[in-house]
Amino acid sequence: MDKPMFAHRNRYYLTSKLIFWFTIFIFLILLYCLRSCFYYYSSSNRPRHILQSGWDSLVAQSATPADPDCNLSILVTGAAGFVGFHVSLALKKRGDGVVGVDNFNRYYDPSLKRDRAKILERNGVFVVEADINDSELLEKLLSIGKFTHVVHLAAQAGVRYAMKNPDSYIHSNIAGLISVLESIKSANPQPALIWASSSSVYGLNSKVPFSEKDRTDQPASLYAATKKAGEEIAHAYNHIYGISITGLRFFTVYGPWGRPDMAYFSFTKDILKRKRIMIYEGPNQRSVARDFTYVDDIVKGCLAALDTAEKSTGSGGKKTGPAQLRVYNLGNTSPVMVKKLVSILEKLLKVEARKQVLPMPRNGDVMFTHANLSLAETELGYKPTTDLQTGLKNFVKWYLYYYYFQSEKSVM
Ligand SMILES: O=C(O)[C@H]1O[C@H](OP(=O)(O)OP(=O)(O)OC[C@H]2O[C@@H](n3ccc(=O)[nH]c3=O)[C@H](O)[C@@H]2O)[C@H](O)[C@@H](O)[C@@H]1O
Repeated sequence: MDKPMFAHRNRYYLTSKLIFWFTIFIFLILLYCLRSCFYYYSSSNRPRHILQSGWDSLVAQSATPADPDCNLSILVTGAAGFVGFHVSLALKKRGDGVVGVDNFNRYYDPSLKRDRAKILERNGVFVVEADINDSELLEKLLSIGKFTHVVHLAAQAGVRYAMKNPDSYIHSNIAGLISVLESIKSANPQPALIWASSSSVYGLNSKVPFSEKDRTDQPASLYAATKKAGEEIAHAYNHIYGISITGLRFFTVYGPWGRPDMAYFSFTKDILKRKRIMIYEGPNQRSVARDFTYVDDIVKGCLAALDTAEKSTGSGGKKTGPAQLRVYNLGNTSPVMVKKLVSILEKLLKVEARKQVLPMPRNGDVMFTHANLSLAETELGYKPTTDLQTGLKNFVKWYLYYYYFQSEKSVM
């Protein structure tokens, strides 16, 4: 008689224990969900388009050109980035409607990107905080804005960082570009695309100066390979869907509001802090050189590419005729040795650098770059006018003001 009683009590005990742990389990799941929701809705990282109600009317307003008969309406990806910021401001200043997109990632100090975005917003450019891989959002933006052009400058930049974080290059430069092209493909009317390729596509090419006709099948870094892949992807979308596409191969762009990961910027920071800087050199003490190009010249090239871009020929995802496909070098056609760059900075900063010369690491770097600008000059009227000395002077002036002298960051 005792045995079944005991078994019954034992089963009751086990069931209550099970119910207890099940309740705890459900409670923990609920707690996790609540915490995630709280984080999502309270975090400053929350996408801007969710943060602001009525953001779609802000997009429409920002996309509206001053004079619809002669101005353009442009979506700029990477608008809070270095080149994106300068291009967006220049477009807005001439009366074009401009909307920016940027994910404000942490590749370098996001507060610099926030400060650029503040200036854009003060100048009437609405910046949507979103990743270019959010194709749903891109499609929505294109349908609200009715953009004539997309200037696609969002990318994972930097040649050497690709060894640390290869996935970020695939995410932004391959998947992100496809997401942008897919959204353009579906838009009606299809905007024309102008996008940033890179001088790095020339890789190990040794024929100088680098011409658009030269081989680009020897990339020296994953970064270069993703930019080269981008050019091939652009070809396919132009061929199949009739999207008008212009790729711009930028040559080591520098200037005020620049990228802290680049040598001229990090050298300035370290020279001022009396920290040692590394200067790379090639085999047999060969100097490394770059065709450093000032950002204002690059902006002029971007605007000229926009103004000469023909309309896309696709509609409803189908091509109705051949569309324009172009690639241009945007450089300075005046390479300067990195040693010389350092000596200019020393003079401008009035501080002698603590230099250490090291063999160039095998991390994707190339010995030199040098742009042939004949094509850009003939077809875009592109003519760079800023030498490295003048450009660095402007950069140093901005750097000292931004990091040392201003109380409220409102420089421009
Ligand atoms: O134009 C391009 O194609 C590329 O230009 C730059 O890449 P890079 O030319 O390597 O520019 P920096 O990283 O500023 O390096 C400039 C030079 O300084 C040298 N360097 C860099 C860092 C350092 O500590 N020491 C040093 O000597 C590099 O070897 C290179 O020759 C950009 O970072 C890329 O995003 C861009 O696509």
